[in-house]
Amino acid sequence: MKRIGIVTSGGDAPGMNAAIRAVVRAAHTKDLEIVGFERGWEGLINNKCRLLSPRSVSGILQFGGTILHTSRCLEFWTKDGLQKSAETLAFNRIDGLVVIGGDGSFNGAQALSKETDIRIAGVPATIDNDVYGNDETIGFDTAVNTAVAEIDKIRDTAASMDRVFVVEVMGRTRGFIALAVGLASGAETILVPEVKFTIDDVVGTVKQNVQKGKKSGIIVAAEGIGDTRELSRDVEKLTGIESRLSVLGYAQRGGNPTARSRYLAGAFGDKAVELLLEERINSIIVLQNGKVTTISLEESVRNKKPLDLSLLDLARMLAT
Ligand SMILES: Nc1ncnc2c1ncn2[C@@H]1O[C@H](COP(=O)(O)OP(=O)(O)O)[C@@H](O)[C@H]1O
Ligand SMILES: O=P(O)(O)OC[C@H]1O[C@](O)(COP(=O)(O)O)[C@@H](O)[C@@H]1O
Ligand SMILES: [Mg+2]
Repeated sequence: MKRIGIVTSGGDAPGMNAAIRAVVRAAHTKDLEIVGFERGWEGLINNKCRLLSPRSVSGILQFGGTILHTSRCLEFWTKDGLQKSAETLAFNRIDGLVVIGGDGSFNGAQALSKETDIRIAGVPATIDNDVYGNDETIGFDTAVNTAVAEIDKIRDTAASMDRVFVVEVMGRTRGFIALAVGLASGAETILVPEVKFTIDDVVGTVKQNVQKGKKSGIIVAAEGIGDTRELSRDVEKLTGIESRLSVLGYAQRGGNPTARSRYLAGAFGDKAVELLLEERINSIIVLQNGKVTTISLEESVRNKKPLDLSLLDLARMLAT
């Protein structure tokens, strides 16, 4: 192993830069050369890359986004796109590839592994926290903290004006962000795509809370549950209490990574380099019960990460 490639792919996540820095510096320590591909899989398809050195990753640890840029790349779904990428890797004499991204990027990496023999190490980085076999992705903690800070502010106006707020958070089709944000912000209701609910359930909780003396409330809704504007309208119509929708949106994807996201980036990045040097199978780096370890790439993409539903019960009990 002499030369490794590195790519950030899919939606950016705070801490991707910290992960790039960690991989580059860990690889340099082990006398490896590092080639950074630009704009996700596009950089592999079009051979857009540059050499990275310990100094070229100075001053990026604390910033969100990714200095390598990223993309969602349609061409990578095609055989032609995958073959071009394999050729680019061979052309640049790459022996191992570190893929920093989410579930989609790892599905892409698995598809790429059919076209090349080079070893692949995945580093989970997505705000959605939806990578199977891994307790926490780089960027998740930052996104959750950003959303919680916003909800703390929304509480001020909700309480002052005796209103209910539906707060929509990201997470694509999954509820990991909504669950963590809802729990940490004391939301009265948390709605996730993994658990079916009816408008009557939501309205019932709001009405019960009013009877208990709670004149305002927060409903944290994952974007994957459907139309949150309609939900907010229905809540107002059926409870008689004013309801507003606040969509937190892309701010959740940006900003300075928290210490937690930076820590994970450092530990995962170092382990990825170690993995490329020592293991024969394509794997992703994961956090399991506080320990940094690995699982096979194939196993991770074949399975769906479960949501811990007991935390919904905990949040409900605490918000009584
Ligand atoms: N099954 C697949 N085959 C080939 N490429 C894929 C596959 N799934 C995802 N990809 C590639 O990985 C990219 C990143 O995945 P995406 O879901 O957008 O983000 P993330 O990695 O953050 O989950 C996609 O834009 C696409 O180029
Ligand atoms: O950036 P886009 O294409 O608007 O996609 C938005 C999606 O990206 C995310 O912010 C992050 O998802 P990924 O990590 O899978 O890219 C999701 O929460 C959201 O649904
Ligand atoms: Mg994803």
